[in-house]
Amino acid sequence: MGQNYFNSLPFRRQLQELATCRFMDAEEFANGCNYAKDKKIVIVGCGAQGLNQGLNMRDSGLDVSYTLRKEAIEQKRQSWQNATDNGFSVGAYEEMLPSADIVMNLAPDKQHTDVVNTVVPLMKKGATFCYAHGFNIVEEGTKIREDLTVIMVAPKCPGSEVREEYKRGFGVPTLIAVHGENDPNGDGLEIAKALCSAQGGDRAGVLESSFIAEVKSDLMGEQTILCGMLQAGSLLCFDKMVAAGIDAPYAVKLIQKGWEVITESLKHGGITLMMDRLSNPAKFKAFALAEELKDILEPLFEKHMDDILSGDFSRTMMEDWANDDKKLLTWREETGKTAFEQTEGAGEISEQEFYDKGILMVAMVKAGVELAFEVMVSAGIEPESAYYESLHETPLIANTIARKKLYEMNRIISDTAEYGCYLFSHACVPLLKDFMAGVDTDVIGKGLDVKDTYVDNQILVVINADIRSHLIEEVGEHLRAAMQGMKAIV
Ligand SMILES: NC(=O)C1=CN([C@@H]2O[C@H](COP(=O)(O)OP(=O)(O)OC[C@H]3O[C@@H](n4cnc5c(N)ncnc54)[C@H](OP(=O)(O)O)[C@@H]3O)[C@@H](O)[C@H]2O)C=CC1
Ligand SMILES: CC[C@](O)(C(C)=O)C(=O)O
Ligand SMILES: [Mg+2]
Ligand SMILES: [Mg+2]
Repeated sequence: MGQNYFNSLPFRRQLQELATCRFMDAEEFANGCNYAKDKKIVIVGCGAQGLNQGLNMRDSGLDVSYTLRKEAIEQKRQSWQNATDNGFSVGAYEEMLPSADIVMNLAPDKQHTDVVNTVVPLMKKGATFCYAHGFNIVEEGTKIREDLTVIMVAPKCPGSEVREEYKRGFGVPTLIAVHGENDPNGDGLEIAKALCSAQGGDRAGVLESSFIAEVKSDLMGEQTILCGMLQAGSLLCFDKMVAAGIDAPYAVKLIQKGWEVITESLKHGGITLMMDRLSNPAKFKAFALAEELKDILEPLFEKHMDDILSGDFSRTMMEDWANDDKKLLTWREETGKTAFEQTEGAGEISEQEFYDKGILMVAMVKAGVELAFEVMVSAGIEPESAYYESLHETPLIANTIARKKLYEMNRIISDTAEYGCYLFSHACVPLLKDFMAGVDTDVIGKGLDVKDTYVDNQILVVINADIRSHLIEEVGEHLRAAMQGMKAIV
């Protein structure tokens, strides 16, 4: 393992790399995936991203096959089954790699050094090596053979949703980048654009980014609002409702499906629309709760960003890799044993009821999305990137919880994201103890008991203006204008 690449750069370069972000015009994708059409694409690994990116690229007309470790093929492991059940050809490294034009490294981040050591030496001169997340280059400082082009195509979303959105005729926002030290033929960007288009990314929005900007924003989003906040929020809201006598299966249903329902409006119309789905009295409550949550949680969000930027987060997680994932596996087991995870959800809940009875969840989403966005932007990440990484992706993670609660979310996201999710959640739950003691079932579980929905007009004007004038709403309006194909899923 090399030295942390980000930390090795002069401060001025660090700032430049963090701020690398260009929203790409639809016309830049006029050629679709043609540039990759005559190329042989071999994917290493067939898990969450590997399988789903491969399916999309094949449906877009590209030549996709897989290479797996010898043991995976011999033992017919899940990865082998994923590929063969879907009719892909699969072969050992020696068979597949020497003729590949593009090799996509879609193994877990903790295995990337091993992949680089075993896969890269078999690649032909002048081929392309592609990542879906820049951790190995940025945090481990890995250097790749100079004759190879090194690119990144990073969908801002779990692998399962990369596929689901593509099947709906849409896609997921994607960050693409070329590693400046590995672009010998000067066509890295063309290749990245073609792969991104084949996955459906250009239908949702593409940023020309850098490995550094992607890594630092991706880690921040997944640890805080995307996974950590949804995990902490689920556990806290469930315990609150059950302690107050609400039927446990109903409480599970309200939370499990609730994140998906309330964040659907977030995806289509930003925080403004999500808050507008509440009655005026409920909006007053959610607004006040979100302000309180932001005050309490801001230092925690900042700590995560600081640890990500300094390299402390990656250093300590890599210590766990070296310790056979002891912390990750313990935390995973503990999560599985929580009452929320152990209880089956039940009960009929209408779409509007999720808002009316989940006011606190709306406040948590508002606070978490805004804080993640604000802290990323304050650290030098551009607003477009921060928007995709906080607001747009939250519903895509919520979709996984709606299927099988936290188990499904943590199984589908990367191990890197899962580790960071537990880290945040373990700090967040105790931090919100007093706050949770002060809220009641009117904001989570039962809804407001209001016969009269009177609110003060002047306060409503101030609240609406505050919501609408946030930078995330301005950026969101612009980015959503390019999302013509977005489909309603709730
Ligand atoms: N999970 C997600 O949704 C997202 C992931 N990413 C990024 O995508 C990449 C892939 O992550 P993800 O899809 O979660 O990974 P998974 O954990 O789902 O990938 C497992 C696959 O990798 C293979 N694999 C494991 N170790 C090795 C190894 N040493 N050499 C070769 N193959 C190996 C496994 O095969 P075997 O049967 O041999 O074990 C299996 O096919 C990561 O960089 C991640 O950060 C980016 C966005 C979202
Ligand atoms: C949710 C986190 C993520 O970055 C992702 C799905 O985008 C991951 O690493 O899994
Ligand atoms: Mg991500
Ligand atoms: Mg990630």
